[in-house]
Order: sequence, then C-alpha cells, then structure tokens
Amino acid sequence: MTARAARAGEDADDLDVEEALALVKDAHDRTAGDHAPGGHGQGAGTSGGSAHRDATEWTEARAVAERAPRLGGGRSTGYLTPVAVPLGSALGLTLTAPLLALTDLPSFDTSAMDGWAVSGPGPWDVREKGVLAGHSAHAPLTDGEAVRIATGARIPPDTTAVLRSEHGRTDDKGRLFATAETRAPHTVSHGQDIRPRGQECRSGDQLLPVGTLVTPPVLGMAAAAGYDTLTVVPRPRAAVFVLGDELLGEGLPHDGLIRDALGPLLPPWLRALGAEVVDVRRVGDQKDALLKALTSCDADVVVTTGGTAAGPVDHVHPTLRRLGAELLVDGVAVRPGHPMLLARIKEGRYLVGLPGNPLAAVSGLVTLAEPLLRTLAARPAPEGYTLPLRDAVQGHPYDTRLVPVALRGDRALPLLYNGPAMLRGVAAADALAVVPPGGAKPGQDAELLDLPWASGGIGVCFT
Ligand SMILES: Nc1nc2c(c(=O)[nH]1)N[C@H]1C(S)=C(S)[C@@H](COP(=O)(O)OP(=O)(O)OC[C@H]3O[C@@H](n4cnc5c(N)ncnc54)[C@H](O)[C@@H]3O)O[C@H]1N2
Ligand code: MOO
Repeated sequence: MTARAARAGEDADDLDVEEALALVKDAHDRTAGDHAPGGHGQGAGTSGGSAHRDATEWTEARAVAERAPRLGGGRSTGYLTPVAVPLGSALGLTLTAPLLALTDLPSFDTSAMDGWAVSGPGPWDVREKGVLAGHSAHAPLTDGEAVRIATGARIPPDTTAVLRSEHGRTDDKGRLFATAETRAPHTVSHGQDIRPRGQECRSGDQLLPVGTLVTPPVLGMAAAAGYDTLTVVPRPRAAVFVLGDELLGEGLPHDGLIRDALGPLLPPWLRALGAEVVDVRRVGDQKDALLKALTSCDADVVVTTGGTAAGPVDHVHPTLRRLGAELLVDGVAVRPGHPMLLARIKEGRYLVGLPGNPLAAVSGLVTLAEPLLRTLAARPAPEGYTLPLRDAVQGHPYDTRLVPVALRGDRALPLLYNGPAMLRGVAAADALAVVPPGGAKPGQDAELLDLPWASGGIGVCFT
C-alpha cells in the first residue's frame, strides 16, 4: 500500500455514511444527471450515439429474460428440476411442494410455563419427582395432586391446569397453595397455561404453500414440523467469463492495462441473485478462446463481460453465430448497457452478454440476468416500488436510464459518477432508479430496483 493509500484508509475510518455519500452525491451547482465533476466524455446520458437500431425496449427485455426458460422447450414452468436438500442447504431456495405438517404441533399437551401441573382445585399435595422437558409420560395425577413441571414438558394425564411458579407457594408440609396473584386463590382456570396437542397444526395441515421462499423462519417451521430435507428448486449454476486482454488481476493499472473490476463484482452479485457460481475464468481475446470456454462449460447460465460491441476483438456475437445460438435479446434501449444481449446456447443453457464498461455490466445484470435467474430458480419477483427523486435527472432522448440512487427517508437521491465506465456512484447506492426517456424532474416518482443486499432481504446470502 502506498503512503497515500494508507492515508486514504485512515481517512475512511473517520467517515460516517453521510460523509461517504457526500463524495458521490449532488453538490454545489451540478445537476444529478452529470456523471462527474466537470463531467463529459464517459458518455453522458445521451452518449453512445444513436440508439441501437433493433434495441429491445427495457421493460420488454426484462420480460423476455423472465419468460425465456418457459419457452425454450423443456419444462413449461421454466424452473430447474426440483431436488431434495437438507434443511441446512435450503436457505433462499423455493419450495416446489406445499409444506404439510408431518406431526401435530405441539405433538403432545405441553406446559407453557415453569410451575406445577395441578389436578382439580387446590391446595395440592406435591409429588416428589418433577417433570422436565424432553422426558416421556408420567403417571396420571389424582385430584388434589400437583407435580413440579418445566416449560415444554409433557403434561401428565388428568392435569387440569398449570400453576406458574410465581403464582404458588408451598407450606412446610409441602402443600401447594395458589397465591393471591391468581385473583381467585385456590382456583386456577381449566386448561390454564397448557398448550394442547395440535394447537398450532394437525398432521397433514398445509403450513406453507408451494412457491414459498425458504427463509430462516421457514427452516425453523420445517424442522418443528418434522422435516429433515425440503424439496426445492436448486440454485441455477452460473459461470462468469471475463473477456479482455487489457485486464489485470492485481496491482495498479499500467501501460494501458487496467484492473478487472467485474471479476470481483459479478460472482457475489450473482450469488445474491440466487445463483451458484461454478466457474470464474478470464478468457483472452484470441478468436477461438470464447468458443472453447463455452464448449467446455455446462453451467445453466454463462455470464460474459466485454466483447459485446463491434470492435476488432469483440468475439461474443461471432462466437454465438458459430454455436448456432438463438439471440433472444440483442441490444436494449437502456443507458448504460445498451449492447447487452441474451442468447439461448441450447435447450436449458443461456448466455448473458454484459458490456465491458462496468456500470453497463451492472445494468445488464439487473436487466437480463436477474429475471432469467429468478425464473430458473422460481424465486418470487421483487415488489416494485417508486419514490420521488430529490433532484432532476437528465434523460436519454429515446432510451431508459438506470441511475444509482441513495435512499434517504422517502426520497431517492441521484448519485453522481454514474457514467458507463464508473462504479463510484453505484458503490454508494441502495438502488437503481429507472429514468424514462426524456428524464425526470425533481419530485417525480421513479421506479426503483433495489440492489439485492440493500433491502436486507433473503438475497443477502453471499455464501
Ligand atoms: N463504435 C462503437 N463503439 C462502442 C459502442 C458503440 O455503440 N459503437 N458502444 C460503447 C458502449 S455503450 C459500450 S457499453 C461498450 C461495450 O463494449 P464491449 O462490451 O465490447 O466491451 P469492451 O470493448 O471489451 O470494453 C469496454 C470498456 O470496458 C472496459 N472493461 C472491459 N472489461 C472490464 C472489466 N472486467 N473490468 C473493468 N473494465 C472493463 C474495457 O477496458 C473498455 O474500456 O462499447 C462502446 N463502444
Ligand atoms: O452506454 Mo454503454 O452501454 O457504455 O454502457
């Protein structure tokens, strides 16, 4: 680390979130549509020349990606073949069968409190040996008898109620009395503090419907109801191929070479979208390199970065042609990211081609990879929502713009440094705002796409 980097690290320790945001949010007289102080180049919202001639409209592109697995032969549901997995591996997956109770819950009459199981009205003679949770049946109580009982313990037959420990006292002869706190001393209401068998469910009851996302409480519910495994849609297997000979895996940029920003960004983001990342590779710019990489990979979804345009070493389109792949989306009317593409390589195998510019790649990820993976994994669609934008956002004349925003109270604050080659804005963002062609005025409602970790949802499984 250089002295300067070390100093920056020290400074960063002192920054709170607001200060960090001040580095990327609107300040002074810049409009939120600017990409950077003095920003030009890097393609303003209107950059990139004229719209791609056959570009698919942004909403339609997402719909095509979502539908693709349902239409490509194979399973009409679109999702992958369900498997039974141990509870410990099911978090974030979707149930393909309703969760039916395998037992009554509680499965026996249970004490809800620590105290005494009593039979009939008090006072009661207390039996010597108490009842602890996890022990099997005890002898029935006789009228006027009590036994010490723990929360969760099985109720002895002929118990009429449980008297909480703080509501009873024993005299020196070991006789138990209900104290004044029970309002009507000597009596406890029938069934008090007993959880009857089947109170929550009977064996066979439907606890959760098909399509439920497995969350931590679902895992707990399934375990309580007797499950060791759950039948779920497995995670789609994704591979990441990072194209470009100009990319470095470590160190500082030099001699026209730059750091690969997408190799570190994509795998955890794909995991947050529900994928299992099975392969991350750098693929060189030689003519056959991508073809070779694709033919040696059996992932459900291959995500490539770079090489989508028409430059001399942009191999994605020619390789797809050589493979006889079906192009489902070839360019989207969105900025950044318009050269993104989606192809079906063969039945059940997809390629999402992300542009090389890093924010353009993020745009392709949320536009094409997210809905595709969602259908393959049978995950529920995120709830759409809108918030008013705090500031105006410059629009593209024809294309939708995706602009990093920070959520502050009930407003979305557009962030600077949102040019296609920049990650500085999105690195501080909570969501991407969908800005329609022509732009948005201050206070105008914008649709927001939460970044998968920002909502604190189940997407936060990076493992
Ligand atoms: N004549 C035209 N040129 C370009 C157009 C166009 O319409 N006509 N579109 C521009 C737009 S918009 C984009 S986006 C890019 C897409 O290009 P590619 O997908 O072919 O990507 P590359 O050329 O390989 O790279 C573009 C840019 O991004 C950098 N890059 C690539 N990979 C990474 C990475 N893993 N980490 C960091 N940076 C990366 C690369 O060095 C380039 O600077 O095309 C425009 N050109
Ligand atoms: O405008 Mo490009 O699609 O840089 O992202």
